[in-house]
Amino acid sequence: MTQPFGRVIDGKAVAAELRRDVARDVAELVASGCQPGLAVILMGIDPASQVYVRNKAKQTREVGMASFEHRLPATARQTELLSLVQQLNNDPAVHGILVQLPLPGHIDERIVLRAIDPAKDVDGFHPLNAGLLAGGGGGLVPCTPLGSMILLRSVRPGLRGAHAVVLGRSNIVGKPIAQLLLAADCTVTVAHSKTERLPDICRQADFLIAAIGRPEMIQGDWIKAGAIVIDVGINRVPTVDGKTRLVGDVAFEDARQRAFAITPVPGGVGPMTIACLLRNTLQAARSQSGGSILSSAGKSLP
Ligand SMILES: Nc1nc2c(c(=O)[nH]1)N[C@@H](CN(C=O)c1ccc(C(=O)N[C@@H](CCC(=O)O)C(=O)O)cc1)CN2
Repeated sequence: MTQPFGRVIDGKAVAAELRRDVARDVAELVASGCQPGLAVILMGIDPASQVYVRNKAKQTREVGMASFEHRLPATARQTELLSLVQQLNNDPAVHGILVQLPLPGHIDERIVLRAIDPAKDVDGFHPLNAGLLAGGGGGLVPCTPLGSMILLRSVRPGLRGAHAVVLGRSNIVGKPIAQLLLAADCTVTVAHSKTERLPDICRQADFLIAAIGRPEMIQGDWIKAGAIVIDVGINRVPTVDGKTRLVGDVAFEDARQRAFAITPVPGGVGPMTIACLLRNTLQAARSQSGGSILSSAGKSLP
């Protein structure tokens, strides 16, 4: 029997389904007297961040949650940002807090992320949540890694024993994805820009997770035949007509010839990020209102 190749994983469709599940569970929570609320802080006027924050607010309202948007000028002091975070930590209508990244250069990102109440840290970036994830789960999980795992499982529900190669070691994507794959009983290799013989290591991957932030760096012949490729990269590159287009970290068309399944950019992992943010906000609201954090839309680990 010949193996079918080149299935394109539809992140938009999976994200839409997750948002429907979240909306259903939000309606139940609202009926029991608690409306989940998500506060997003945007500092500065980065055009991409403005689009992401607008989309977050829109999708938050669409699933029936309360959306609170806070904007600070790029020149605001760190103390101003920290006192806003503190105010939101103490606000009972706010169950989730997100500070949009990147932050302006004069702000110490680590101090700001550590100031968020871990129970409201729907980005999952606080060291307490990172520690819980490293220990096997129980906290809030970063959205892009969570979304990547949901897409992987949409193609291959059982991951046990497979060799996963994660390309990238950032605290917000590479490391948490590696932890999630370990928790799913994969054998995990974390590679990065300094790794030697990178193509050879990628060729060993049953699952290749690309999160290195370099446009189309991963060539088709780096892909093992039949692998599943999850491309987390979102890179804007110039086109010949002076415009720009989005590409991933993987040379999509060539990789598709060899992969069993692959996520596109755009339309792959990206849409899952906001859907998972809503899922995390639901989970945070449930645990703050004293209920169980487990449900069909809010399982502990993907
Ligand atoms: N506090 C955070 N900041 C940032 C995060 C994050 O998870 N938390 N992630 C990114 C930006 N981001 C959400 O904030 C995000 C990125 C991409 C998408 C998305 O849907 N992308 C589309 C393409 C969109 C486009 O045309 O530009 C896709 O890939 O199909 C959603 C959210 C950095 N900051």
